[in-house]
Amino acid sequence: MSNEKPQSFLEVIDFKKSFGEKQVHDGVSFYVRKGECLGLIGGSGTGKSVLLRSLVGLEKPDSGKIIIDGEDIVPKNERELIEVRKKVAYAFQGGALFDSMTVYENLAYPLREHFHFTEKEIAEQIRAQLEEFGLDPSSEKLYPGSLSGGMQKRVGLARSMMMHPQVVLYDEPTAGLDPYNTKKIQESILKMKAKGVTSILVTHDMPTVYAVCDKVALLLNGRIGEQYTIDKLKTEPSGAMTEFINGESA
Ligand SMILES: Nc1ncnc2c1ncn2[C@@H]1O[C@H](COP(=O)(O)OP(=O)(O)OP(=O)(O)O)[C@@H](O)[C@H]1O
Repeated sequence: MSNEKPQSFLEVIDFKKSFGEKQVHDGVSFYVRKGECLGLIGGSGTGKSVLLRSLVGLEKPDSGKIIIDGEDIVPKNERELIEVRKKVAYAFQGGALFDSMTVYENLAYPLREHFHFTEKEIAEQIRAQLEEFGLDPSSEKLYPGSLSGGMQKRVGLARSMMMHPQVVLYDEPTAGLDPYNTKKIQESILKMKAKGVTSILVTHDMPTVYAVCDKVALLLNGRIGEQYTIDKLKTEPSGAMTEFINGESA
């Protein structure tokens, strides 16, 4: 453990969070090394989304630390969190695109918010990004409402990556997608990993966990109940995680 921790890029330490009487997290601890993808699984209501939201400062834990690139983000104020959100992208479930903007305007939005690029530079980055995510250049003129669900999610992911984040939090990126679009999302996640992006994937889609993650952690009773490397999970399935995956426990 002492040899591993210094390499961790993102670490959650003894994270506790309650809503009223309900204690959702009761000392969650885990770490992810640079370039690794951690699959975070668990039953409905175990607090996966709250945890992801906390990693970009949208929620604050009652206690505990969230160390990202050597800094605890928990004490940071809203202004300081803007810097954190440049580094850590939250890829929302539905893509969270602006319906009244074209794909081009959606992708340009984060660049215009944070940088002073010329229109030509913005256009070049958008073309490159569409290509990277396997989207046709002509799709830049379309509005989200005219895109399929799969394309919306891919455009949403493409937008999350416009700022070249070092960490990406994927919240059920393949939910409701057909096998073709699921594969496209998996390919995008793998491409980001190959660039050294550190990621957490919250999902109920185990084939995608097996395809893109290095390790997988199970949220259970307010803590990380079990954690395995993907290889270990594949070769020696046992315990609560395997019961959960096989639908034998909630
Ligand atoms: N703002 C809030 N106020 C009160 N309770 C909340 C709030 N946000 C989350 N919760 C509660 O915290 C618990 C965890 O919610 P969360 O959405 O993180 O679960 P989840 O593991 O992501 O579930 P699912 O797999 O169904 O998406 C739930 O019981 C939820 O009702």
